[in-house]
Amino acid sequence: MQPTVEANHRIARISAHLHPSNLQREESCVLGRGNCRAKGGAPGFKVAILGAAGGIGQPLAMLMKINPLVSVLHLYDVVNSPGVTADVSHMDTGAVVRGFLGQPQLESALIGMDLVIIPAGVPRKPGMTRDDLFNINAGIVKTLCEGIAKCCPKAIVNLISNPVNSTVPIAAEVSKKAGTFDPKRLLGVTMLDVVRANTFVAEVLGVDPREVDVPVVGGHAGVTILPLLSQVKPPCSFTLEETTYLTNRIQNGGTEVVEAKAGAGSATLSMAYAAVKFADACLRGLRGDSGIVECTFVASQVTELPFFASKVQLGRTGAEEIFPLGPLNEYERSGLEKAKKELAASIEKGISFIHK
Ligand SMILES: NC(=O)c1ccc[n+]([C@@H]2O[C@H](COP(=O)([O-])OP(=O)(O)OC[C@H]3O[C@@H](n4cnc5c(N)ncnc54)[C@H](O)[C@@H]3O)[C@@H](O)[C@H]2O)c1
Ligand SMILES: O=C(O)C[C@H](O)C(=O)O
Repeated sequence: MQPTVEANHRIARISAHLHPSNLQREESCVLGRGNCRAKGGAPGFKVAILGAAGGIGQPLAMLMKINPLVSVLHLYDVVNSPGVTADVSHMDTGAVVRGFLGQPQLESALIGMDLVIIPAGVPRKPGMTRDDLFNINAGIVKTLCEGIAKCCPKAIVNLISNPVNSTVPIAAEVSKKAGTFDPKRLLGVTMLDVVRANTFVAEVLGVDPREVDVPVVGGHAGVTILPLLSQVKPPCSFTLEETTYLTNRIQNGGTEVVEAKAGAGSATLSMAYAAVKFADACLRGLRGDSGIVECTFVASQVTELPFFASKVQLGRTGAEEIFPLGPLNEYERSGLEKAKKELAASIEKGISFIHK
């Protein structure tokens, strides 16, 4: 059967829309699938991933596309976001996917977002500390957070880029400068430490990791990662040998992956899993679910430091309640002192970066 004139026009419009040069301009296309479905589609939250074409960004984009709480997913990067967007957008799940490429499209990527997840920046290679990433990643995080302050100052921010102990203070100073800082909405992602702690503790106990809950407090680098093994749920006890083994393994989990990848980057898949677990908790909080408690690195008064990772209650406005550390044993008290010393320096480094 011959196509009608109208059908030919329709095909021509769809072909024009699918042309790679048009992927970044979806809103302006005649057939803006994203726009159409977003307006008429299921209710949900608008989420942007900044650094979406990276090792974490790609699996994170895929997993967020599956999340039923997400109605719109914006994928921003300085390279390769058209390909990732085209790929992820073919998944037959509800979220509408739009891609954004390069600094000129940052603002479009951010306008209207409820949650912004930031895995942008360089990863470690063997022999490096997370602090060795500061010189490159500090500037990246600064620029992205300036965009957030301008375009979606009320969004919850999940900051993954390392060194988290410094990038979160950088993000806070950027929004303070812009007059938009809300400490409840800026959350450094330390969920991977909790995910690792649950896994390693479950291995030692010989149980299913899904049954284990290990609070991990402090920060996200070396000795600042402080698992509270005396507070593991379900309640259990460890020998000093087990405590030392578990603490070291949890604190060095990132390095274990960096060395195994031998120059090809750091944790990406387990990180994307952890990021989605945390983002999903944030979205459930935004929806108004009660009783959502997770560990995250936030502005805090739990210790004398201005930022600290601990358990928080997530709600409609972000981290609505920050819980105290609870009773610590002697091993943990000594670990806390070491953690605070290193954290203080990393936090100060982040703050000074903005005021230098
Ligand atoms: N918080 C954590 O637990 C945790 C865990 C793993 C990795 N990380 C950190 O996450 C970051 C990313 O890791 P990765 O393995 O995905 O790295 P990657 O190099 O594979 O990907 C990073 C992406 O960021 C993009 N990017 C660079 N500059 C950008 C900018 N100005 N705007 C937007 N995007 C930009 C790159 O183009 C790239 O696609 C690293 O800093 C790493 O250390 C944190
Ligand atoms: O170790 C790294 O550099 C990446 C990340 O912080 C991790 O904990 O895996």
